[in-house]
Amino acid sequence: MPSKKTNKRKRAERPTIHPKNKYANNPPDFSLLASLYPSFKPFVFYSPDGRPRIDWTDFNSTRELTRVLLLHDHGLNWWIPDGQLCPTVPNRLNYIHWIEDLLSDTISKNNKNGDIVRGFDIGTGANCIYPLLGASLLGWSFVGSDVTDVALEWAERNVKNNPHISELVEVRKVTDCQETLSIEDPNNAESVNGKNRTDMNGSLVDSGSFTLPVDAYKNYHGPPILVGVVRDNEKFDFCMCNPPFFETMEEAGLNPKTSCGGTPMEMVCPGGEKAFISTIIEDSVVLKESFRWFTSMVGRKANLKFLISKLRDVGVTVVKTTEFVQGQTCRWGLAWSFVPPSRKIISPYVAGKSILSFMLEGIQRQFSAIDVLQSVESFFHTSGASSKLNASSFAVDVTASNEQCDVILKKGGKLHDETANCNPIDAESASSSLHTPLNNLCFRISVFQQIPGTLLVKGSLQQRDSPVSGVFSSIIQRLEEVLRNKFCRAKPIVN
Ligand SMILES: C[S@@+](CC[C@H](N)C(=O)[O-])C[C@H]1O[C@@H](n2cnc3c(N)ncnc32)[C@H](O)[C@@H]1O
Repeated sequence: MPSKKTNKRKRAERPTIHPKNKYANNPPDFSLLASLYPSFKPFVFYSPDGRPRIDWTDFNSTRELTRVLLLHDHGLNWWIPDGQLCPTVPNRLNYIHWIEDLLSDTISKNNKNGDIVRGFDIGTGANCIYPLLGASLLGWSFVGSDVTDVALEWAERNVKNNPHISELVEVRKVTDCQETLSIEDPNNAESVNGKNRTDMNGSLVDSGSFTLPVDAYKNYHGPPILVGVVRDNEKFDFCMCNPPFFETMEEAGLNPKTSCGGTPMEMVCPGGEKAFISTIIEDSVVLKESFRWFTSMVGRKANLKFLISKLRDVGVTVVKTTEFVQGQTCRWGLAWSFVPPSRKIISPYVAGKSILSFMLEGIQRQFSAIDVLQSVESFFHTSGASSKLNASSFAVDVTASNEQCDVILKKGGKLHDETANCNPIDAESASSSLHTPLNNLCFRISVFQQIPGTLLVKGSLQQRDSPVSGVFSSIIQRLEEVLRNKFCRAKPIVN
């Protein structure tokens, strides 16, 4: 396993921004914005080295920056009242792009609007930031829910002030007595909704095939979140949520380095994010047919672990996590789905991609990242390819000829017979693409620890835009089968 020093270096090298994020290579230019927007100018000052800066501890300054960025870079008119949570545009974009990645794994949309992706933003806030960005950047449609009058009023205003996308966004009020979804219990035909997930004795609720223990709800006493808000027959491609992270305002504290506002209603809920997201998980069991992906931000790593184990308990088919580094703060993205994995396995391996990755989740305790790397090395070595393990960079460099690629793919094909599930590209058709003359295939396989028991395996093709990238994707797919078979517990996490 990497030493503490290596971990530290990795953290320092960790990308803080999604590669598709508009600001990844182009951070906001305060000087330019000040020259274009007179209202922003008073907030910009210059440090001794001549660099333009703003005072991040001043709410008016961060709000004005958000306003001009949304206007200048996204053509969005936007405002929030004093004290409401002020979003940082580059950070919020990271979540949108991560969802875009999740959706690219899926074959078809989950709604009747053809190509329009439909999302549900839980707790959209006065800022309504995710629907505004998702709609303007990617043409997604949204329902944004919230509970407070101020959030609902300002979210509406922010939508109406942007007529070019206003058709795409519905702001939905959550009330305690919503009766929008009823699910027939196959046993006693009583309906289950957000208000009566426990029976009259307060012990168990049956939601279709899954029985919920009552203590799943014991910490969350707030208004409904999904069940009771999502309507009958509604379908969404995803839901997203930046939850109230904290149990008390004291716990929320004040970050002395930034001032992004945030009222108690936005920041706090009984039981904090653990209870809030647990309730989303319970709701997702009831609404498993209504969403392809359920997602939420998570503020604490300890909670992330708890929530992942809860997801295992409720029988999801896929869990994915990512890290959002926001200045000094680290947040996590958690996504899960009940859609059978075979429906979503094809496109990660499409030809034409020079970087492909997959997650190995549920790795058995006795194995470490180095065991996985050694297996990667021997997987390619036994096919005759040159395969070199570099323990310090946690990577294996591989060079394979046409024939060796052929052997790798055929070998994988055999293994596939033993493993259950999901292989969209059969070995014959994949290897037939090798009959075009080509140079050696050179690529690197790197392994990163995500959280204990979960590794990210990344394959990077050295020749970008190579005509053999289809073969590369098939090879990565074979590798995934082999590693999953050897290192992962059989169920239930697949992707
Ligand atoms: C941390 S804020 C997020 C606001 C915005 N999405 C953002 O990212 O800046 C959490 C929001 O969730 C809302 N909220 C709390 N409980 C809710 C519930 N049961 N359903 C919908 N929204 C809720 C709060 O009013 C608040 O606006």
